[in-house]
Amino acid sequence: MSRSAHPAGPRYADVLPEGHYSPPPADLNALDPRVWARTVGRDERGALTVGGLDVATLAEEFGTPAYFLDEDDFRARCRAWKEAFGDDADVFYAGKAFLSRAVVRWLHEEGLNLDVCSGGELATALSAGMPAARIALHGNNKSTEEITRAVEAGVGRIVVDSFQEIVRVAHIAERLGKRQPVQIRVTVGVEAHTHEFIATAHEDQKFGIPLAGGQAAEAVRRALKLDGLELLGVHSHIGSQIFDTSGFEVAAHRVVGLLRQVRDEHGVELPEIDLGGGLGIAYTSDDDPREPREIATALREIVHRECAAAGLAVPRISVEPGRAIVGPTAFTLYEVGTVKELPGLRTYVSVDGGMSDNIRTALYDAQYSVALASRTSTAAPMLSRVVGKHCESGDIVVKDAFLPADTAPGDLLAVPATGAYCRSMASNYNHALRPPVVAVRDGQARVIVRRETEEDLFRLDVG
Ligand SMILES: Cc1ncc(COP(=O)(O)O)c(C=O)c1O
Ligand SMILES: N[C@@H](CCCC[NH3+])C(=O)O
Repeated sequence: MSRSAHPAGPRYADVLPEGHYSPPPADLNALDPRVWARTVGRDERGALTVGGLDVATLAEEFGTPAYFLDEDDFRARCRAWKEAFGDDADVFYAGKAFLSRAVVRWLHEEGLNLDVCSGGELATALSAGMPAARIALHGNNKSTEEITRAVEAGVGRIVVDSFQEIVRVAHIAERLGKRQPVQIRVTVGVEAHTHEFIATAHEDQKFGIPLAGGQAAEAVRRALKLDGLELLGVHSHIGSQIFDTSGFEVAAHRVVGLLRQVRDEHGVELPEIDLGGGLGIAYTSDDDPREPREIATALREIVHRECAAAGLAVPRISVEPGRAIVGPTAFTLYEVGTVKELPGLRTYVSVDGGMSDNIRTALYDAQYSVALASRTSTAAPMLSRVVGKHCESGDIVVKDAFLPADTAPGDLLAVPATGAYCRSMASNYNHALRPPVVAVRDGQARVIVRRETEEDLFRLDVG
């Protein structure tokens, strides 16, 4: 976006870097429905509400910082994905985005499957009653213990990520007298349009086995020979926070190309393909994400077309959305502690959390929105940087945002779209106590992950 497209005055136009420049919204109190969870609104006094409860009441009961998750929105998004893909496809929620036992139960109730990528996520899924057959285990370096536990539990699939792992999973399965269903994760050589740390289908990175140079075909050859494995198909995940479907289309085209090669070489038609997750969400009003139905239609069309051209039966498709389901359903509520105006630059608004509850801004230069939540205001827009309380100048929650100029200590701020990769990537940096996740529905609020306490810190500190 060019600066000249938004002649919004010298005060902030000069300090924002190219690409970070947006003029102040016409109404600072407005809540863009693309960015906020579905039941979020403002009550007659101007306070932000979710699930019928206002933030002052929520802050009073649960403290700040805290993540508030709109359970109805979460469930509605699960249903939207499931309906969009229909009965001949499977939706696996990517647990890395955010996982708790309540979430596992919601997924189970809504008929979704679950992708886990560690022993901890697997244990959470199993302990909350997700049937093992509906779990997929991922990871580029799964331990022997993780694989053994997954095979023993009977997970529906293990997505193998390397030549060593093909053999490792086969040996473990054989030792346990089982035949483990697997998919092979391939890298299709797509440069996804996203931050380099979250793009995963170009060849020069740690995930998957490259299609290039025949490596993926060789992986299939080896897997088909092993008695301990039932090769279900091929998996591709091109990256995360992606808006345009063209990368998925190229991936589908190349994955079906491999299935064709396998059929020609081995006379075997592999019955499944997984096209991964990665669909983007709106963090700010500038983002324009696709609806699940649109994505499902585009992916189906390409797979059907490619299979028809190759003379292959259409395999069962699965997808693994994480962020697109949970991301928009939660906001983080903070209390303002200090407001520091730097004349000619901007105003630093410090809140009671920071990079320990949202590392994404520091890690990916992620953009977020923010709203004054405890009240509305008619004050002029003030160019602000919302920062945390950590000993780190990169401890930024919202890099460039407009808040009302009367924002003051004691006000509550809400940062939307923090449902994905915020609590799940939260840390104890500076011995911060990780915030709770509170599910809100129909006027009821329920802690699903409690706030950490100093006792939790001391429990690990055994010296
Ligand atoms: C294999 C795999 N599947 C699914 C996901 C979920 O991605 P997202 O949350 O962007 O949908 C990821 C993370 O990027 C992943 O690595
Ligand atoms: N953690 C990343 C996404 C990577 C997900 C796993 N491959 C994020 O916050 O955007």
